[in-house]
Amino acid sequence: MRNKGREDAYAVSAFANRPFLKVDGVSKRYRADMPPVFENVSFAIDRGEFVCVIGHSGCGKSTILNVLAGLEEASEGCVIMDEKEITGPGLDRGVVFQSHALLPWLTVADNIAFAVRSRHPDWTRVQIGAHGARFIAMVGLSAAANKKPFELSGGMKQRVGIARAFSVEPKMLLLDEPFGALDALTRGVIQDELLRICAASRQTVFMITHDVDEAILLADRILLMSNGPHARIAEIVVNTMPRNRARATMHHDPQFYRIRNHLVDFLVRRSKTIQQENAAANVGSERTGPLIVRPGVDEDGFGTLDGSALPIAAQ
Ligand SMILES: Nc1ncnc2c1ncn2[C@@H]1O[C@H](COP(=O)(O)OP(=O)(O)OP(=O)(O)O)[C@@H](O)[C@H]1O
Repeated sequence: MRNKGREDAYAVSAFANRPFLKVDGVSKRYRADMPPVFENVSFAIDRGEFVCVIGHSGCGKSTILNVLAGLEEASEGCVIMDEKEITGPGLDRGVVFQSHALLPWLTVADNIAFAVRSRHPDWTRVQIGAHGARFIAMVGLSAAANKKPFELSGGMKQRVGIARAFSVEPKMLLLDEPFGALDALTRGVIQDELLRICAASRQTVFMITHDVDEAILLADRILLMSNGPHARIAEIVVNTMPRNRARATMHHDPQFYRIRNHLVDFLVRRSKTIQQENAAANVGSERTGPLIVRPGVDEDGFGTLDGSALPIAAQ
């Protein structure tokens, strides 16, 4: 049956400006005798956008992030950022992992300075120190600038990791469950900080999280991955709450529960059935794009087909 909404989505995307980041038909197979972890993953991110990805353990979220970071090579497909193909790691992307990965023998200030120096090798010590101090202040750690990582709490270490990633002023920030190991209170405080910093700097962010509330607070769009193997981006959920949402108040808005229910329903039920349907029909290998869903806004609740699933040449 013809689907006017889907055809329109393709037509509009064909004339839209190129997105900042374009992931086109990416698949990953770690071993030739094993099925791909995920396949035909296609999505786009605009400059200044905050995108979260959610999916069950093992569906390939970290692998996708590592492909964007240039730490892992895709088996098929390509990733274009700011008109250039990603072929390896670079200082134009800042990565924060779940474990802070700070250099234990250096102070907070020197950990940041190390990163800044790699970005600006021609800068003087004074320039590097002043630049780093700005980002240490941004995460509220000026008083701890001369401490070493072992003297910091888990939350403080993650804040240093975030300050370090921001200090190289990357074009894109890649966050792999950066708050996963933190207690709820600390996590909330750092989420608020991240929200404030990203809004002020119009930072483009791709973040992995297992926490649906965190995704609703932070993300403009949420990518939902079906289970692996043969995982794919099944839906792109548009955050239909306004961008000025706040952790303390967003649960008073009925729209919050419409989005939340949609995400939880995907994780509990649909992520598995989509994977089973894919395996049975082998549709994962076709160029079927994710649905774009606006919970509480779409009348039919089914969304439209995402135009970014089209091959780049067709756009
Ligand atoms: N280097 C590797 N070699 C072989 N298999 C790998 C490698 N790295 C990851 N895998 C496999 O790829 C699949 C996806 O792993 P990945 O870490 O990307 O998933 P994830 O969705 O991020 O999981 P989690 O939410 O638990 O962190 C898993 O089955 C994992 O065992």
